[in-house]
Amino acid sequence: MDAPTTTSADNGTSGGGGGWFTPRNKPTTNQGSEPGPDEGHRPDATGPAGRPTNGPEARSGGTAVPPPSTAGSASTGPAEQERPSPHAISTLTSMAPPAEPRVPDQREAPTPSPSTPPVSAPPAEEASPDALLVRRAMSEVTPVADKVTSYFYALLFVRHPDLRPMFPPAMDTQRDRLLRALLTAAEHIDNTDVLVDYLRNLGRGHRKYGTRPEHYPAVGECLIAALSKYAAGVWNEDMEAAWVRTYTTISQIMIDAAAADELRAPAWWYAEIVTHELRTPDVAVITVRPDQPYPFLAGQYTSLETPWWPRIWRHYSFASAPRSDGLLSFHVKAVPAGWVSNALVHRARPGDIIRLGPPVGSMTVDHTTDSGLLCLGGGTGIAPIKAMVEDVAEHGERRPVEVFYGARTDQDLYDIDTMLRLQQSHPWLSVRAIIDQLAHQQLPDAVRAYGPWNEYDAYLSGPPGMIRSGVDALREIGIPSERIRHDSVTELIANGL
Ligand SMILES: NC(=O)C1=CN([C@@H]2O[C@H](COP(=O)(O)OP(=O)(O)OC[C@H]3O[C@@H](n4cnc5c(N)ncnc54)[C@H](O)[C@@H]3O)[C@@H](O)[C@H]2O)C=CC1
Repeated sequence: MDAPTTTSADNGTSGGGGGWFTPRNKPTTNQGSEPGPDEGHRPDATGPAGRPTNGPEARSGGTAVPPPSTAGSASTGPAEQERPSPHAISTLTSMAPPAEPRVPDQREAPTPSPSTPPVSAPPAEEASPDALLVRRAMSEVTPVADKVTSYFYALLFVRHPDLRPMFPPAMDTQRDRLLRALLTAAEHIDNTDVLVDYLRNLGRGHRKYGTRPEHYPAVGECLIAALSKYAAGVWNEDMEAAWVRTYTTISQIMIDAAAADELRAPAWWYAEIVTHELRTPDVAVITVRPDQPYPFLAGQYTSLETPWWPRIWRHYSFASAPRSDGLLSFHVKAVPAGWVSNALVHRARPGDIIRLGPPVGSMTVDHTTDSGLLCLGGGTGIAPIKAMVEDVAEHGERRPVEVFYGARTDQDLYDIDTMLRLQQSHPWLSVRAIIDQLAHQQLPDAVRAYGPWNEYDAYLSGPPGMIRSGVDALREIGIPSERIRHDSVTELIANGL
């Protein structure tokens, strides 16, 4: 893997006109080393990760900037979560401007980003000196995370008002994503492999927000200012220098990845809704036509913005494998307080134009093996499972695929007809519907009754609780962790990448 090239601050201190972090003028593109969306990602094993926290003063000039009411209290942001956010690194879900919550629920959620790679903080004895200093500051600010967050954004918008339009009008649930992403990345700075992949995705994904290399120093200054204020009890020059180096590393990876991506893909795609089918009062299957080719892999997901809620992005999995006509489909469930999901289910119509971010996620089919696939899809989490089944079919493989499709009630099995049609066409496919009300048990428990599964690769997609208990259940019945894949869900991520 490419080692990120970093440029440390000149003097290791924050503040000062040019900023303490200076990205290279010419970001490295590393074209040969970064797989494009169509080059295939191996699914990563699931693993809990650690969780970060947040929080910001004006350090540079020594002048404290009181948080303006807008950032700190502006409220009313969408509370929804659409698709589970795949991604790893815990909360790193989205660093920059906005918004992608992830968790499948449509995931009006989201990091996305994502199969969750196992990211856990290395034992203290293995941690680098910088990591130890970073974590020391983190433990200091964790109890006052909300204050740090408010202060950070207040400072950012006061010092750099030109950045405000890149964030959603109402920050609320979105507001701490950038900061959380940064802090989580910093905390896991020693987990190079996972972190680099994650940050590259993050850098690519931030292109749709209009993020430019020159924005990173602004964010870094405010981050350091916030940390130094709320970790004042332990803050010193060494700690600040460690944060500067860490943030510089993080920034440079993101900047380089974005620069490389610029050479081969647009920052976003426009897509026209071509069909909108209400399958239940709350679930719609939506098909869109991107304005230009959109390469992706079955099992991946994307971020999606509607015209009704500009700059609010939510994650949804592709519900079909790549099609020859280039159309993409999504399963969207309207969730309470879900601005985007409700707009997509109840307001969107054919002819409406939405925007799509780049494809992300590593819960994809590994075609280098012929192991069987054990797939658990809960609710709208069936979307990427269906795409993966189609993917196996298109590869002409004859590997066994066993799908368990869980839903609360019979009516909630909105895509069972499609799955049963696939089963009829493919003898290697078995589909079992598990209805909580009838089975008196939830999806993960039902899977235990079948098997043995020790020769299978497992894929899970659904609500966070299902992922968590599903991973536990599968481990208990003998599937090694490295053969269990899912796109991490926000909560999962938050609870412990
Ligand atoms: N729309 C999309 O593209 C995708 C959505 N998702 C996520 O899938 C979820 C779907 O939500 P709903 O359809 O409302 O599903 P749901 O909440 O009705 O759950 C579906 C099934 O999952 C199982 N389940 C739920 N909670 C569980 C728990 N705590 N422990 C064990 N099993 C549990 C049950 O069998 C349940 O019937 C959302 O969280 C969404 O973010 C995930 C991937 C893609």
